[in-house]
Amino acid sequence: MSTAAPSPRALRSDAVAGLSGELRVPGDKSISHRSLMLGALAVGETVVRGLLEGEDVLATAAAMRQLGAEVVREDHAGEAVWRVWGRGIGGLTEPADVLDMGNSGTSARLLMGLLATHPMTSVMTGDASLRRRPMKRVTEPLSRFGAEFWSREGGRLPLAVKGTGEAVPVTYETPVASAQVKSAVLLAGLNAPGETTVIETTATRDHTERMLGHFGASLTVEPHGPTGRRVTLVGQPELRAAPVVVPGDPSSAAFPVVAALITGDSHLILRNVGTNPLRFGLYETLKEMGADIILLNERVEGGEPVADLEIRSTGLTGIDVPADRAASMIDEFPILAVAAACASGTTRMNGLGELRVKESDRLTAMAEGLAACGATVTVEGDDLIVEGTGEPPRGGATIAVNLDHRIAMSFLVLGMVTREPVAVDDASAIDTSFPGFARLMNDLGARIRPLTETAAP
Ligand SMILES: O=C(O)C1=C[C@@H](OP(=O)(O)O)[C@@H](O)[C@H](O)C1
Ligand SMILES: C=C(OP(=O)(O)O)C(=O)O
Repeated sequence: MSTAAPSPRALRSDAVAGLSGELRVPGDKSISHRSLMLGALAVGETVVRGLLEGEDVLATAAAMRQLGAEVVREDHAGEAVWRVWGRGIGGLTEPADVLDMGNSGTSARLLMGLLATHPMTSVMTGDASLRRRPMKRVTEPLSRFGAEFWSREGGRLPLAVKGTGEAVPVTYETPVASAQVKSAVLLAGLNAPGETTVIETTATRDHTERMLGHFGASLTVEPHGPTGRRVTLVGQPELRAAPVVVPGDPSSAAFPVVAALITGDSHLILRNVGTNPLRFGLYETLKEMGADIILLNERVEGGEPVADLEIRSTGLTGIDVPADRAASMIDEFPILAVAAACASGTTRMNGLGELRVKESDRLTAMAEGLAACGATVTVEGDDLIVEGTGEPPRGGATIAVNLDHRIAMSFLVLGMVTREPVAVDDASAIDTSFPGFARLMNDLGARIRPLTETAAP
């Protein structure tokens, strides 16, 4: 492993015997973004509990303030409570400065939906990762409402949007399975008269639909083909402020869950994790691989299903993950690839094209990073194939994170079982979705520490 002048943001993870304890992961990122956006459009005061205070969500909070909403954080005996006083549909005001969405694709794309049907001009940018990501997938349908966009080549940020005050409603069939595209169109449709319809051939996470209903919008969701949905929203509703309780993020829970499954003698209980079926593909997949995962206290809170998860370490067996499951676990493939590298037999993950346009090219990052750690991995088209030997790979590499939180966390989990430690060159991106990750994992028994600290604890 190279230790030449490591950055203070570089972390290493060393092998541990097992993880144990009880934990809560931070709030769901998707639901947190939406609570702030819908709160800013509702009339009255929306109180949000359990909001994810990660950088991505804080970027959304800052943007909603720039657009005229009042967004306040209060500390209630150690519990953060967020209050949003909304402007009403169509009531957002022109931002005086550039909207900086940082590393967050969800903030950028959903907000573009809101901006598209407000008669004002806004400019949006983001960090080096977000400025590489494709935005035409949203600007194209949003132009159909009457909005105008000026962007860099290929529809990249920075981008200017001139919203329309005379929107026409739109019927749009999404060409990629993307909840961000669906949500951008629905949010634009909020300030268009008549009905806006989004058709998706594969159902994606439905937090926008659930929360729109919770805030009093009228919408219908019907099946479309074998795996799709047709969502129709009646425009210009009066959104009423509504309390939101954000469940723990299943995408964040995935890291301690896989860590417990692959390390020797582990037993974890994760409290209050969202179990929305359109987010739960990883857990279904791990169970098919033989994982010992038990759902306890299944309940519905704030319109979303939640449960406590009990996890015990288990030997995993490779399987084929069908392409039509990809949308329900799209952010979980990096950590599934780590699980697959520790399993017996071949895991084939099909239909991962969308991974190429996340915070980094996750298909390449996982293939190259796992290979550098000694695993046998191939990419065939959009499929990732990992050959598990039943033993963890050797480890002993420093992985370039490229501003991608999930790549950083995945390789730190891998280091918990490899013979040689695994390091990541810059772990700072983890704060976008999982602030306190290293501390929380170490409290359970992990050994994650700055690469600059060379002595074993
Ligand atoms: O709508 C959302 O909150 C999200 C949708 C997904 O993106 P795509 O819509 O690009 O698949 C996911 O990767 C992202 O982390 C959050
Ligand atoms: C893809 C992700 O987020 P976003 O698109 O919001 O940047 C993610 O969190 O893995």
